[in-house]
Amino acid sequence: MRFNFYPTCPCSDKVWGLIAHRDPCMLTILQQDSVGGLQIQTNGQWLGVATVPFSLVVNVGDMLKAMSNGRFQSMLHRVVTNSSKQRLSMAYFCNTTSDAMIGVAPALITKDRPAEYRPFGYAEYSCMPFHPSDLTSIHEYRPHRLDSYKIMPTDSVSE
Ligand SMILES: O=C(O)CCC(=O)C(=O)O
Ligand SMILES: [Fe+2]
Repeated sequence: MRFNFYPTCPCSDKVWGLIAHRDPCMLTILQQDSVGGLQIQTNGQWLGVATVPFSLVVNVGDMLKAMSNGRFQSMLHRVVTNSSKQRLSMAYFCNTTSDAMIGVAPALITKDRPAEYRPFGYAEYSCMPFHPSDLTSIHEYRPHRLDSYKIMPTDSVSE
C-alpha cells in the first residue's frame, strides 16, 4: 500500500507529480481524491482519468499483462501537478510473492497465439531499472520493460 501526496506546485507545467510508468505488479487498486491529475496514455495521447466519488481505479500491472499473454494491457500512466490544490491518492498493489516465477497461463497459449513471454522471476523483474528515457524524454516512445522477456518469432527457413 502506498499513499501518494502531491503538494501544490507553482511550476505545474514543468514538474511531474509522478513520471510516466507502468506498474510492475499484478493489479493496482487506486483510491484518488477529487482533485484529478492521473493521466493514461492511449494511442499516443494522454487522457485524464475522471474522478468519480466513491469509486476505485483498477489498473492492470505488468505481471498480469505477461500472465494473460497480452490480453490485458498495462497502461502507461503519470500524474501531473496542480498549482492550486494538493492531492492525495492511495494505491494498493496486488503482488505475487517476490520469489514467484511468472509465465503465460498455459490455458491462454494456443497455436494461433503462442506464448509472447518466456518465464521470468518477479524479483529479477522488479529490480530492473526503468528505461533511462523514463527520466528524460517523457513524450518519446520507450520500450516496455516486459519486452526483455519477449519471445521473438524465429524466421522460418523457406526452401
Ligand atoms: O496517484 C495516482 O493517481 C497514481 C499513483 C500511481 O500510479 C502509483 O502509485 O503507481
Ligand atoms: Fe502507477
